[in-house]
Amino acid sequence: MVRKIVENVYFVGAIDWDRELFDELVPLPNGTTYNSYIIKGTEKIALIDTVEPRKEEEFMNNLKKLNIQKIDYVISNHAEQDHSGLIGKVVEKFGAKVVTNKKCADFLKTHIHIKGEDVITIEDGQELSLGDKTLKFIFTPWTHWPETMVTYLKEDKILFSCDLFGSHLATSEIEQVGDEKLLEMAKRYYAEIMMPFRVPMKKNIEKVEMLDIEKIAPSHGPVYKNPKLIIEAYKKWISNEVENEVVILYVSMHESTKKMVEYLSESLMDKGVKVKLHNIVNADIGEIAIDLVEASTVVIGTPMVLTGVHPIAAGAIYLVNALRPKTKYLAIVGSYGWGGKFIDEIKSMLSNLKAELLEPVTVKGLVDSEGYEKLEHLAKEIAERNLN
Ligand SMILES: Cc1cc2nc3c(=O)[nH]c(=O)nc-3n(C[C@H](O)[C@H](O)[C@H](O)COP(=O)(O)O)c2cc1C
Repeated sequence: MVRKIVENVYFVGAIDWDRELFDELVPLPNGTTYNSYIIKGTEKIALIDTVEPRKEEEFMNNLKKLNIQKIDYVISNHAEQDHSGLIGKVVEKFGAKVVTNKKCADFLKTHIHIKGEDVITIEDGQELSLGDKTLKFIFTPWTHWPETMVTYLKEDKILFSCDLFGSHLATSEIEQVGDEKLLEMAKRYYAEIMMPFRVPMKKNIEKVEMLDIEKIAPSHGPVYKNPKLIIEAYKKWISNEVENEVVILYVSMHESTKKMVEYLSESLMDKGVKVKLHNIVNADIGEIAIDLVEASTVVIGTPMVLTGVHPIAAGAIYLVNALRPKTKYLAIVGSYGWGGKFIDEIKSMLSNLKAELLEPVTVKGLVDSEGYEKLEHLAKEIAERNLN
């Protein structure tokens, strides 16, 4: 599919309507796209990133439709293979030089065997003229990997942001998706991919905000006609502000822990606290990640299994720790049979979180009146912190 973005700037990417998983981890309820863009200057032609290698045929057909015979520069904003995978082919077929930063060049050498002689390395803020169009490169490390950068097309005020501001959303209307759907999918993408880099992200967003941007063209999902929409959303997500929201992640074999989390969530709701409850056994981890973006509190509910946490809970706890949400409070509830040490285990597994641990509630077997009292106390503690 070829789509005109503005005069002499075209989308030449590929749509993956039915891809179900990304990184063998993240579910894709709406498929995805791999966006690549052709920029035709009066003197030179540049390509911004390429596409997932399995979409080579579609990508090459797009270039054929535009009658592209020669590409002078292929800009590599990010070395991950879903964007860089066909750079070697573009060099070979169209005689392009690869333009990127030093770190990305090193990654391209190791990850896809691009030769040093085919690369032009650029510095942060450097510009490259295509004749009547000028590209400016802005380094935005850790907008996924350490080498990530964005490219700004000065005359048309388009930011090619690669994974930053991306969304996994397959659509034929590259610019016409409703704001609500786009923001929902962008939040999911932020939660899964960008949230662990929330702190370094602040500097990058400041850098991007200094540009006069009319469109943002990411490397997954639709182009933003209203850049403010996504920039303001990112600013809110990366800020230290949390919402009055409690995410409860639980697993339960015989419903003892389930009864505890259900009581806790009822009590929290009665007190005016918003609750997002996930039974993690078959949960979509993207949904959990979204809920972690702004929640003030995370509650882990697990039974004791083989002297530790239930293995399914271990997976969820590992995910929470790796995603580094801005959660302020943490609580643990669970049921046990005879003994073990799951509280200490959970605490050590969540060492990335800078959250205050509230008094854990554990009960032997099925929760009784004393257990309910403790849960009521925990609900009060959480509500007080959320509502003040
Ligand atoms: C496979 C298995 C292993 C267990 N291992 C332990 C254990 O090491 N220590 C313990 O105190 N209880 C252990 N239990 C007992 C459970 O923790 C207990 O039955 C608990 O009430 C289950 O809570 P649930 O109904 O939320 O699953 C084990 C139970 C099962 C089924």
